[in-house]
Amino acid sequence: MAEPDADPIPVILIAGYLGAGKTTWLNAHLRDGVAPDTLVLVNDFGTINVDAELIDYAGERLLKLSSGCLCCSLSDELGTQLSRIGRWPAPPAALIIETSGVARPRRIADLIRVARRFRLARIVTLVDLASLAQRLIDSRVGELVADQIASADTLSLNRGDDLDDAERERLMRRLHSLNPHAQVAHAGFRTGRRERAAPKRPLTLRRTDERDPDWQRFAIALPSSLSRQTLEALLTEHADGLARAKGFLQADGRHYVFQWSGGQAEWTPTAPRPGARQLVGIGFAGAPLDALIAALRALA
Ligand SMILES: Nc1nc2c(ncn2[C@@H]2O[C@H](COP(=O)(O)OP(=O)(O)OP(=O)(O)O)[C@@H](O)[C@H]2O)c(=O)[nH]1
Repeated sequence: MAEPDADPIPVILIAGYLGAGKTTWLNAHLRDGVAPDTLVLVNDFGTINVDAELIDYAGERLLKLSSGCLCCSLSDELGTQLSRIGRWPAPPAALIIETSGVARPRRIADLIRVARRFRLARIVTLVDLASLAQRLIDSRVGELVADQIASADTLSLNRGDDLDDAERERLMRRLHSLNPHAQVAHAGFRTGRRERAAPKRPLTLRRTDERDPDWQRFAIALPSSLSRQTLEALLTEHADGLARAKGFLQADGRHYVFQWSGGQAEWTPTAPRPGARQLVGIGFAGAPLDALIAALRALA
């Protein structure tokens, strides 16, 4: 039985908007090495937990939360899971939680702070620099993205390689204004800098006015006769209503991990997997997303 006064279990929370690179960061972090007995908890938005399938960390030490993406339903399930985990005869040495891309990390952090046996070690927020400017002015998600950034202890920036110096400078200033206290880590940045030390974060943070968009999810089985070009053309045509899509798909006679984020498609060849041919997605409830769902169903 776990000691009631044993050291609290440190928790790292991985946050960031849909497709910002959370799973990619988590895999790199796991490859760098974590304490043995680290437990990884993954919350994904779809009916198939694609992220959990793609995490390179086998066995019982990977837990999938099934409640979907909305932060409040995650909180319910997470609270239950945390108290269960805390009572395990051999609790994990550390816990890493990958939140879904629409989660508000502060809500989850609050839950960890009140959970017995756990201690919030840090919040790492992933930021896709290539789409950041666009996201922040998007009235549907700008405030959520800003809140995810403002909540971070560490901001891990990626996809900045194609930005010019002036644009990068402008984004760095914007990030600093949203969160002057976070450490900044650059992934694939051409300066080669890794981390910049930051002053200690304040005890209280300004709470923003939280208005989440009306998210809608879908899961659609696509035919094995699918062509990559057809799917990409369809998603591009309806990109306005779609925030993220992914799945294990068969197309042009091969099996792929398919990712759609920031308006870009990525096809990575893979072995056949369970749940193959299902495209899961999330977007903004309304006519553009309805039109996309109808067009995807028409492919089946
Ligand atoms: N060029 C580039 N692409 C990246 C980087 N990190 C992630 N990606 C790509 O971005 C897409 C989404 O990456 P994920 O790591 O799955 O993002 P995520 O935040 O876990 O996505 P959700 O959990 O679905 O919100 C994938 O196609 C990745 O290959 C990066 O540093 N550079």
